[in-house]
Amino acid sequence: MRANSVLRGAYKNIIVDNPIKSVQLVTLDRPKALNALNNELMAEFNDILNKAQSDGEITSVVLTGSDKAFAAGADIKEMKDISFVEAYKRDFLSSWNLIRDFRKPIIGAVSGYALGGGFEIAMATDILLASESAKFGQPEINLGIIPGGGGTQRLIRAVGKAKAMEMILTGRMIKAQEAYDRGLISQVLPNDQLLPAALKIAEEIATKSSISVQAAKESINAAYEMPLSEGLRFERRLFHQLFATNDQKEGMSAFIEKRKPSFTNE
Ligand SMILES: C/C=C/C(=O)SCCNC(=O)CCNC(=O)[C@H](O)C(C)(C)COP(=O)(O)OP(=O)(O)OC[C@H]1O[C@@H](n2cnc3c(N)ncnc32)[C@H](O)[C@@H]1OP(=O)(O)O
Repeated sequence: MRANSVLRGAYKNIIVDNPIKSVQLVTLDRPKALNALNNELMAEFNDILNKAQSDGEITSVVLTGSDKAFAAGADIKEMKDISFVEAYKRDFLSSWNLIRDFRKPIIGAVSGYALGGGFEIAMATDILLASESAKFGQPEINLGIIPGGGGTQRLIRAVGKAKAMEMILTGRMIKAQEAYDRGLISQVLPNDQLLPAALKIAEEIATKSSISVQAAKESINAAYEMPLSEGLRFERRLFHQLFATNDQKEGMSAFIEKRKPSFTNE
């Protein structure tokens, strides 16, 4: 039996589905709390990512929420009484790093609120789409804290210092169109077209060699960490290594023979 038919219905706060065989659709489903990210939900999410990582049939993940909320942030009720000692000892939020280390593409599809940790998870996806109803913000300042899931680091890279400061210091939200204009998301869509558009991208990626897809993701993400000269070297090394794959031979032969490539991911 496929791993994912086992996963269906296995989680309390997340619905897992495969609308396309090779695509893991992950829908956050804690409607009464606007998909607030509590420990249980994050543990479930990490479990799904771990399984999707090792499932050879899964080529990408699509992550979405409800029409009203992608996720309204970390669960305030759960974290309100945490002490510094507890937060420090268990390295609170360190489990949120798994999405960063996930090697297959993750496509985020946001409707409604993507706030605080919800926005941070959205920014950690690889391709981010939003519906016209989407609202993005880092309102932690209103709670007497700052973003703790990467917001101060990722938002500045996406929208620049002035806008990141404005959003984080005031807690103001921006709408989908502004997020698009600022390069934070790649498409704004009518609500009913959001998920089909995300799945279409996932389906298209599934036709490529998974090795070159992962190498491309790795190389793009390296740009966050490295100076340009090192990034260019890193890219060229990965580029060279792809000549050791069957898929490179197949891709180039197929082009010359005027046919579609048939990649084997080897
Ligand atoms: C490292 C990361 C840190 C963080 O992420 S800190 C959290 C940052 N996020 C926020 O501060 C957003 C908090 N939520 C809101 O401001 C509002 O919600 C909205 C503007 C998103 C929506 O407002 P409305 O439409 O009036 O809904 P409603 O009645 O406030 O929420 C419905 C239920 O959802 C619960 N809820 C919403 N967000 C959270 C949350 N982040 N943590 C825990 N619960 C949340 C509420 O309490 C309520 O529940 P009940 O009906 O039992 O009162």
